[in-house]
Amino acid sequence: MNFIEKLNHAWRASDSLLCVGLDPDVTRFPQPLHNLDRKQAILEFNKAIIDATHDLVCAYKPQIAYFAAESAEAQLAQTIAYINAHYPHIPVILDSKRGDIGSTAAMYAAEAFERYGADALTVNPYLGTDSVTPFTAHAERGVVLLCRTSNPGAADFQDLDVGGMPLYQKVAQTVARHWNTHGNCMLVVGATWPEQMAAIRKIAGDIPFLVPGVGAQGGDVEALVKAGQRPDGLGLVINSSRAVLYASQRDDFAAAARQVALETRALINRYRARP
Ligand SMILES: O=c1ccn([C@@H]2O[C@H](COP(=O)(O)O)[C@@H](O)[C@H]2O)c(=O)[nH]1
Repeated sequence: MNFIEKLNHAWRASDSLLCVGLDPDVTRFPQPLHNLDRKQAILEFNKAIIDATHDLVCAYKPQIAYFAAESAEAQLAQTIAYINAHYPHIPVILDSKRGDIGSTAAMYAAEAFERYGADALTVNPYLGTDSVTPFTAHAERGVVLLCRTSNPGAADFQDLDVGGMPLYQKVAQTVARHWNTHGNCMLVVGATWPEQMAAIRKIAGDIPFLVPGVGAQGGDVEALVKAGQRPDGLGLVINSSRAVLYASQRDDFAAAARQVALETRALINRYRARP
């Protein structure tokens, strides 16, 4: 099963567009994990979160920086292996925002898909077509291209006019017309930009969006679902990291994470089309 097929299956099986982001910050870990070695704590924390939320999500999104900063690459590999072993139907999107000349991009693709066993990764399109091809050539895996990021500074460059349209729309158009030949592309579209999301949906057709920015960043769930969903009520992978992971810093952290995930899924589903 390729990445898009796996995602389609996961959306339906979980009745969920929610993705839980795995951004393990040891300084925010609950008290019971403080006795462990930092790297071991990262793995145990992730496993507890995954076990508590697996039936509520359509994907997991580990963010590589949280592991690399702790020299915990082995724990990143073990976290993805844990998902693949225990919940093999759930896609894993490695958030690494890679992008470089083709020869190096090929190594970044190997890092994500072979070293870590991710189903998809995030890619920065700034270097252009030849930098993206080494990723999209892995036709069975997903390539999630930054289009309209969730942060306030997104407007600095992404709004610049490039021949009659803003840059973020040009990225969406390029992906839809030229880079999605294997049907394995997605776009990152921040929850904090519903107006722009609606414009991107018109350009991108059925291409799924990875949507960070709900929860800690304050994105409006109703506005984003209405702006970005496809007519089939799918097409969105809505990520929440800190709001789920750090719902409690006590013994009940996994149950609290589950409760926030349940509530977020329900809120998203309230606004989904049900054709
Ligand atoms: O435009 C983007 C692209 C990626 N991210 C990443 O998503 C999560 C968001 O975390 P929250 O705690 O839910 O705010 C994080 O890993 C970012 O690196 C993004 O926020 N915006």
